[in-house]
Amino acid sequence: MGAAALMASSSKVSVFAPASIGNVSVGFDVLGLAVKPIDGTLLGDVVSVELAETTESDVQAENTLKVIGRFADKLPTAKEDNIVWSCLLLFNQALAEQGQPIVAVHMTLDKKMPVGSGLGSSACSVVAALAGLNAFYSKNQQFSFDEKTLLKMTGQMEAQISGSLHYDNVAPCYLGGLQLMVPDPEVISRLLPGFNDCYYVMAYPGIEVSTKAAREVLPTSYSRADVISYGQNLATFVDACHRQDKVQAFSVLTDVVAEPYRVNLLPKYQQAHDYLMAEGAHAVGISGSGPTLFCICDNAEQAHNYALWLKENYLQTDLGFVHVCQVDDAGAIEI
Ligand SMILES: Nc1ncnc2c1ncn2[C@@H]1O[C@H](COP(=O)(O)OP(=O)(O)OP(=O)(O)O)[C@@H](O)[C@H]1O
Ligand SMILES: N[C@@H](CCO)C(=O)O
Repeated sequence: MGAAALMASSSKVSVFAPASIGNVSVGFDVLGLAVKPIDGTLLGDVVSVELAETTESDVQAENTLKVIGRFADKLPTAKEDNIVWSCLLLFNQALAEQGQPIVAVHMTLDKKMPVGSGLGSSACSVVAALAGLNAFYSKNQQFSFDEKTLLKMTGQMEAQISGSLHYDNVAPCYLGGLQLMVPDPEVISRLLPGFNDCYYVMAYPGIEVSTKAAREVLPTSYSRADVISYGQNLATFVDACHRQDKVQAFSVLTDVVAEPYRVNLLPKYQQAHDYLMAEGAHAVGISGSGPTLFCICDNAEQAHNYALWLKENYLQTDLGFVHVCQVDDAGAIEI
């Protein structure tokens, strides 16, 4: 179908992409978990894509980007500085390489996710944009990129914005569930059996920590003892996931790579960590590069009590929030 035919039958698509916990404590840059609030709140970004109509004077239609939502004012004002715009340029370049016709589109980003939160905010925008464009072309032009190609594009965009290639937010955000990054470009990410009956309390304190800054505080080399602990914790966790051994999995959820160095960037984190662990939480950690804290337990009442305590004791500005979540198995979805 050519661009003209597309215009006649074009329909709008909207894609939601969920929040995620990067690292999951034991897998720096190599583990990520998609999460969703149990009360149905959409914790993630939504990108809508529709055809840009040509005007009556038949002037060539142009691509546009509109940003709305609670955290819209936290993003750069120039559309060229928004990662969604970069996603559009990358997607169009990939279409051109395939010899596919390209049409002008109106994109809308509903920025529901706080920036620099540790919830994978840029990943949500990247995934919603690329999956949204893919769904738009699939619906209107019967052409789409396969899952692996699209995943690679999400990695490329995340690298552009954060300064390094890591899939631990984009992969779970796109594919859902608990994802392990595999150093094989033909695989990239593999779904692990997670603990889907558990509750993940997510507390965003309302302050910003940039991923770049949080990576700069990390050492460039580690002691042999830390390397051994890291390998042992990650291997034990992955093995325990496959055996669905919750006790073993959560007993090794200790971060020796990032948390000891990032803790100073996060006011009240250590105090909250120690309180929740003493109260019986399975594990407490920094979500991605912070400042969001995650806390795992397997009882809804306990999760609500922890959420209340975190609201009182971890939030620092009006922008902060706490959500009781579970695993999001779906990843990016059309809504
Ligand atoms: N659509 C977008 N979503 C998020 N950040 C964006 C977007 N477009 C541009 N940016 C800019 O990219 C940078 C993202 O920084 P950073 O990687 O620290 O945040 P993040 O991805 O929101 O964090 P996290 O992964 O910890 O949630 C910010 O400077 C932000 O202004
Ligand atoms: N793995 C990344 C996640 C960033 O959200 C980091 O911890 O720096």
